[in-house]
Amino acid sequence: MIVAENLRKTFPGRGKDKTPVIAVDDVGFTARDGEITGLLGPNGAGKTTTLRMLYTLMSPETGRVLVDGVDVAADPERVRRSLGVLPDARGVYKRLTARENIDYFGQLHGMGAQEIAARTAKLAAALQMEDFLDRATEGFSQGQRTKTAIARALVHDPRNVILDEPTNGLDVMTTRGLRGFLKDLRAEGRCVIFSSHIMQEVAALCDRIVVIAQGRVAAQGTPDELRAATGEPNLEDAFVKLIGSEEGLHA
Ligand SMILES: Nc1ncnc2c1ncn2[C@@H]1O[C@H](COP(=O)(O)OP(=O)(O)OP(=O)(O)O)[C@@H](O)[C@H]1O
Repeated sequence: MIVAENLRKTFPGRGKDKTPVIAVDDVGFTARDGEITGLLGPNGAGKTTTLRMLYTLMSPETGRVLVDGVDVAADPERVRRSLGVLPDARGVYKRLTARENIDYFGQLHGMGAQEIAARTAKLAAALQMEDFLDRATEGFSQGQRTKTAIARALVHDPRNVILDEPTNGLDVMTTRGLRGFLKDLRAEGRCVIFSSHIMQEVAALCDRIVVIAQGRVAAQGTPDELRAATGEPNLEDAFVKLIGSEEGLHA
């Protein structure tokens, strides 16, 4: 379970405009085990910055993050062991094959060769990676790179999974496969959080949606709760009302 409380992050102004950018402002939500939680918001809303604070890459100016009850600021090492992260920059190692990328992360987590091999086989099957598992990742398509980065993030079998725009740039079939994979993670009782700027993406998968606009939580709840709160029977209309624009409605 991941709990975010009162998170705030400001970046100094750069270039001519020295006005600081308030990227995240008092963001709070709870992502439960056995559920998929979606952070939904238009470009620049603060999703990536929020996720970076959840996965220990950035410290919040105010507020705190608890992962399975452990304060991220107090024990980041322990938190990292229980997290699997797909960052916005996928960053797979080009000279290594997909399998070697996964293997390397397994070794960093202190796993043994047999354990890594078994886990790689399971993930490669679930993500349909067998065709390209032993190819060097240089020249991989976006979908192949994303799958490699997801498998690598999950090699140590983490309880909590954070994915930054996992379906960005993927074709329809790959997206469908990935949705099935995320549902399997949920069925295994894991806590899954992902960000997206596409309403349909979030509506198709999420048990709870946190709508973020201009660094703040505009609304949060189940799809039904969001519809009820806005008085809009259609989630798409509810989303437009909540963020005040039609950005992100079209896949
Ligand atoms: N390192 C940084 N330095 C300065 N400004 C930043 C930095 N990182 C993010 N920002 C700003 O903070 C705001 C939120 O950015 P963030 O990347 O979190 O949004 P996002 O919701 O993930 O957007 P997108 O969907 O476009 O990826 C934006 O205005 C962005 O320009």
